Amino acid sequence: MANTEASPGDMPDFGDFPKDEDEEADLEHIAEPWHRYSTVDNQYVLYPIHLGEVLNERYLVEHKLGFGGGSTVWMAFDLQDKRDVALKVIALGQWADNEIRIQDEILKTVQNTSRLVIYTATFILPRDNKSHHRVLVFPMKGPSISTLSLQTIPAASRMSAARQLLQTVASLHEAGIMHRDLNVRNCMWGMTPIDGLSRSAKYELLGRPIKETIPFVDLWKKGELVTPVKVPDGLRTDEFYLCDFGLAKKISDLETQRGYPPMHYCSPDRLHKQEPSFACDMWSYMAIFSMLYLEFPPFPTFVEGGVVGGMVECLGPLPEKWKGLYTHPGGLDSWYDQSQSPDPKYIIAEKIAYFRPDADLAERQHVESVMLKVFIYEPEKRLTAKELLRDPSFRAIMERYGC
Ligand SMILES: Nc1ncnc2c1ncn2[C@@H]1O[C@H](COP(=O)(O)OP(=O)(O)OP(=O)(O)O)[C@@H](O)[C@H]1O
Repeated sequence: MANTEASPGDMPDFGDFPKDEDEEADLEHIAEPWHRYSTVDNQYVLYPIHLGEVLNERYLVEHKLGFGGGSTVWMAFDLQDKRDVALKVIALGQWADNEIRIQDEILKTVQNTSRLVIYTATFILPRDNKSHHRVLVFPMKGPSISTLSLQTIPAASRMSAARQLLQTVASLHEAGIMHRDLNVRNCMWGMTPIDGLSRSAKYELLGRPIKETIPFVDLWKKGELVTPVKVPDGLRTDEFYLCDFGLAKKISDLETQRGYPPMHYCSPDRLHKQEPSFACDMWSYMAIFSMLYLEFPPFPTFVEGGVVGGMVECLGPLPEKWKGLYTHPGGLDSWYDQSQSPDPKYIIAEKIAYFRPDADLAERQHVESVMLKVFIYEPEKRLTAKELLRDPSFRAIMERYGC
């Protein structure tokens, strides 16, 4: 069926306004904060977009996919190629430069890019002044780990995702590229294409967008806050992809983009001013593996000192030589006290037993074994992606889940 609603002359249906204050509050809670569109005290201003807008005379904006620290991401219908795409509209600042450069490098050097979400086109959107926003066009993918309740996804699909992601990380590392921002928001399942459907049919499947004019900002063009799509499990495919190369770097690059993954996924060495390394990705990978296997992050944030406190509680004291190097506020001297030992209640084996009582002892031991070969403070001692793929316990887990 053709996307008839994309043709001129049809009734425009581009979502709904909130029906009451609760719905409006929900929308403002889910969407990017309105002040990111303001030019006041804000270097990284976002570009206002509204549903129904055609960008670059080609992309009809139909829904919202998400947002990140440096962009908003929109679902648009490519009127030329008649397919849905994801448009990443990048904030002002230098965000886009590294992302484009490294993706071009990936296309040249990475052997298997089939599970990487790489841009297919790019264009710019001028602002009211002389500046402009860069837009990257991507193939549209499905839900990221954070946007879908993991319980609804069969364990075999989750373990298949873990294996695919490790292969993807291994192929990036083989080409000398570190991702540096591996986290659940950047990992996504595939989605059955729905670009043949009418817009209202798409809205029926993905949820109707709720929108409002961006509040409190003196806008220079029309722009809306919009709730994102909710991809139903029936549309999810088992392919698992990695996106967002904004912080990625080649080992030989002299410059390193500033920035961290969210704390749950950030390796402790990175939080102690150590050199960027492939091993940082491995720590983050294992935190994602933990989400996929346990459905929970490995280290809680509610203990004193946040997630690093959670690591110490579980794995024991950090290396003494890191004392004084913690990059965030709230560090504790006790983290480096070598006389401390892990709290037996919170060691990895206990977490696995608690979160996965359904798994038998042999499986739990395999999972503990792989986690303890990567959750090692010294980056040089962590297994590499290639080693983990060959690791007998990792292979045994994958075999159990048929992947
Ligand atoms: N190709 C895509 N298909 C579907 N959804 C996407 C796609 N690309 C991005 N998204 C959604 O948009 C969100 C933000 O994208 P992305 O992480 O690339 O932005 P960012 O500004 O670089 O974020 P961060 O602050 O994590 O670096 C993702 O978490 C995901 O939900």
